[in-house]
Amino acid sequence: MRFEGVTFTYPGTDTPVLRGIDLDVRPGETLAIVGTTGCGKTSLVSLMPRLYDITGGQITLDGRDIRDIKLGSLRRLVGMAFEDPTLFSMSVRENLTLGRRETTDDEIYEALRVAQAEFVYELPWALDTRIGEQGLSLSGGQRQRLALARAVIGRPRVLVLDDPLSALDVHTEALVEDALARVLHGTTALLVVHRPSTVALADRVALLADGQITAVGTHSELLETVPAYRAALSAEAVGATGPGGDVERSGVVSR
Ligand SMILES: Nc1ncnc2c1ncn2[C@@H]1O[C@H](COP(=O)(O)OP(=O)(O)OP(=O)(O)O)[C@@H](O)[C@H]1O
Repeated sequence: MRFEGVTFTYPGTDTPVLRGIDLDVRPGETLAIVGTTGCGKTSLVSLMPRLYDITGGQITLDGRDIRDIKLGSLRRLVGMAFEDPTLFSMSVRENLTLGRRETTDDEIYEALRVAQAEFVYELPWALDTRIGEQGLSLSGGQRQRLALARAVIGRPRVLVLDDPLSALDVHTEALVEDALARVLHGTTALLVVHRPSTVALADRVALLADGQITAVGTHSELLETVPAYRAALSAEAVGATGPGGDVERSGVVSR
């Protein structure tokens, strides 16, 4: 996955939020994106599955401009989970597969295991329980685990994860981290990091500051040589969700 001279301005705005982004993510490598609040991390990773189109430069996957890949095919190649996941008022199974016809039950079970989302088996109708009905509301952490399961289902070629652990309590975070580490092994991935502990899942880290990449290296290299990296990580630690983060939120979107 390669970003070359990528610039991005949100539609209807004048100021670019990303400028001159050059990144090379090797096949099977996990690259973490670290930076202080508002520096453009979520914007950067949302360009990969083309939630937005870049305004300059190029993003390629296996040498192919992602704009030349049919959107449906690209979205099958790229599994994604964003920080505040959208769930729809339909069954858990439908929320997980979102119209992918080829998903098998075994793939669903595996994804639920990876995301430590086995709580769905305890729901009144298990995978067939409709979310958002009969007073069923899920906690922030449960929603995040379902979104993660949705992202990893069928083991997509590329994963784009916008801090998939941020709403989890400390105990669940550790369990998901272990399972996720196994999934990320050998998968090309972009991982937005809000919590310093999540950095451990990455092979290398890119430091983003005010829309530009200012350093790329391993976590220990950057810790040693880039004071701004240490500062960004500790700023995120202060802003991170604590053990009480697994809070009740319904956040269900009706179709
Ligand atoms: N949909 C949008 N339209 C216009 N501007 C946006 C939109 N989403 C984000 N921005 C702006 O883009 C900039 C980068 O935001 P982004 O969410 O990418 O940063 P971030 O590093 O992920 O922040 P955080 O750590 O708080 O999640 C911010 O100035 C933000 O206000």
